[in-house]
This record gives sequence, C-alpha cells and structure tokens, in this order.
Amino acid sequence: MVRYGALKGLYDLEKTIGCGGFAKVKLATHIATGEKVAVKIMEKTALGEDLPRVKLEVEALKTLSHQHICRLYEVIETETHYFMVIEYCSGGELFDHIVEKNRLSETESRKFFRQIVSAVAYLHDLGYAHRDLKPENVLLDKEQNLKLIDFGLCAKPKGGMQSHLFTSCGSPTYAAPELILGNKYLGSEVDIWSMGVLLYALLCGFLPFDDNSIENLYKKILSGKYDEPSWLSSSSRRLIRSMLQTDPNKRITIEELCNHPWITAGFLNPVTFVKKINFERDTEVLNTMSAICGEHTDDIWERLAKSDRTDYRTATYLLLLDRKIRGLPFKITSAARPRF
Ligand SMILES: CN(C)C[C@H]1CC[C@H](N2C(=O)NCc3cnc4ccc(-c5cc(Cl)c(O)c(Cl)c5)cc4c32)CC1
Repeated sequence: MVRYGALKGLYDLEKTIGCGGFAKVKLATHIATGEKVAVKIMEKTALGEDLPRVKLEVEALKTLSHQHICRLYEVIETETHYFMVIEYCSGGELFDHIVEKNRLSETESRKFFRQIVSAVAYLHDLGYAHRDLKPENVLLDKEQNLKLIDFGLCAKPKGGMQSHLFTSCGSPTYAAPELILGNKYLGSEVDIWSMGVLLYALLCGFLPFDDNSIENLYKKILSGKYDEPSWLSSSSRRLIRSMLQTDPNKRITIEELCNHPWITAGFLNPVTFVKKINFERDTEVLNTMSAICGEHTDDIWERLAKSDRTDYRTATYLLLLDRKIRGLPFKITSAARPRF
C-alpha cells in the first residue's frame, strides 16, 4: 500500500474502488469523524494536458452544493499529487443497478430521473454544463439517492450558457449529433441529449444508439433513429423523442423538462432545485468541533468562512453537517485530535 504522507493523520486510505482515466479513486476514512470518503488521487506528471481539467473540476465542485451532486470536501496538493476528497457513494454505479434489474419500472425510472434533472437544472442555472452525462457517472449513495460525478469535462463558457462550445468531449455513445459533427454547440443542449440517452437506458435496459464500429454508431446517432420497445408508455416515448431530437433547436429545454407531464406524473410538483447557500452556519456542528479542538465556535466559523473551503476544517464541518442532515448522531472520534 503506497503511503501518502500528505494524508497522514487526516485520512486512512483503504481499497481502490475505481479508476477513471488519469485518476485512481480509493475508499478512505476521514479520521476526525470516522466517515467514509472517496479520495481521487492524481499524479501530476501523469496528468499532462489533463491538468487544466483537474483545476476545472475542483473549481466547479467547490461551487456546487446540491443533494444529487457528489460533494467535494477537501483538496490536498503536494508537489507530486492532487488528492480530491469527495463524498463516498456506497451504492455503486446506476449502470450496475439497471443491469441487475434488466430494466427499471416507469415509477423507479421517474424517481431516479427527477433527481438527475434536478442536478442538471441546478448545474445549468449556475452556468455549468456537465458534457459527460452517462450511467457510469451517476452513482447511488447508501439511501439510494443519485449522485452526479466526474466534472472533469464540465464547462462554464465565459459568455454564459448561450455562448457556444467547440471542444469535442465525452463518450460517443451518449454524445449529441452536433457534438460528433464538430459543430459549435451549447453545453446545455448536449446535456439534454445525454439525459435522453440516460432515460432510455433506465426504461429499456439497453442503449438507443449502440454499435461496435464507431462509424456505424455515428450514423445511428446522426439519423436519430432508435427502437421504441413495446413496453414504453406513450408519455415516455414522447419525452424521449423530445430529448433525442437531432436538431438541437427542436430539443426540449431544461425548463420544459422540469415541467414535463411524464416528469410530474404521480408527483405534486415539477422538478425544482434549491440553490442553497453553499455554507450555512450550523451551531450544533460548530459546538461539536469546538468541544474537540478547543477553539471557540466563532473562531472556527471565522476561519471556515475565510478559507478557500477545501481544507481539513471544511471537510470536518461538511461531514458532520451531512450526518446531521441525514439525521444520524454525529461526534468526532475523541481518539483523533484533528489538526484542523
Ligand atoms: C470515469 N469513471 C468511470 C471513474 C470511476 C471512478 C470510481 C467511481 N466509484 C466507483 O467505481 N465505485 C464506488 C464509488 C464510490 N464513491 C465514489 C465517490 C466519488 C467518485 C468520483 C467523484 C468524482 Cl467528482 C470524480 O471526478 C470521480 Cl473520477 C470519481 C467515485 C466513486 C466511486 C466511479 C467512477
């Protein structure tokens, strides 16, 4: 087991839970609270031209605070590595959940899809586009809630969501026609297309466009033609058709999606998102931290508010807050005298 000095006394690294391109993700324990976290480890030399993606993802995740977007707790940089400490999702990938059930019922698909729509609507409202939405990047936490991950490709165009992007990125299977054609495109519109592919995968258990040869795959995507299995309700067929429109101008918008009849069926309200303030002061959590580190709650809050919110103090605060929100008792393991 490689020892990383930078994590000593702060996190106990455990098994590797996944690898993504230029990163390795390990399960770890945040020593001060005993909470499980995921640590995304990136070696700087191996990053090469991917280095800007890391900074992009960190900046995006620092801003994002949504119940269906994986939370960034801490960033540790050494001369050789970046460590991103992220919310752990013990339920694994949504993809595996679909495969094991063959396909999901309309009710279960709607429950999950509303969570994805809420996260993406929040992202777009803040001027971000994910650009790599696919089942592998949608995880489940222990309460079977969805968590969006991997913002290494997300974009926040300078001119806002109406300004066009050019970089071709993401996986072809979920990529919108305008993206694979290399046309200029709007991040929000390619995310809608990818969500259409996701919804199709939830309801059908297989992909709308799939082919071993990349060339045939492109042809299928550009044709916009896909099978509509007999079990699909007419409402879900209409919704999928409105998302998998090859012409981005004809594609449903995120606002229309939040209010679509298929989305609201059985629910009292359209999909909404809470642009909650990223950092609200919680006295109970501050008192717990103060009890252990001996600092006064005002001083702890002062330092938290002034910090760049990616240090151990922030991770401790957010992990305790998460436990409180989940209604779990929260304490700091008195064994560890955290260095926050
Ligand atoms: C590009 N993909 C394929 C890479 C894999 C890497 C391992 C992942 N993973 C598991 O395999 N099993 C369990 C598991 C549990 N909790 C996780 C929490 C966060 C992340 C995470 C978050 C962000 Cl923001 C991010 O950028 C990245 Cl790369 C990962 C991954 C977790 C995870 C799934 C995606």
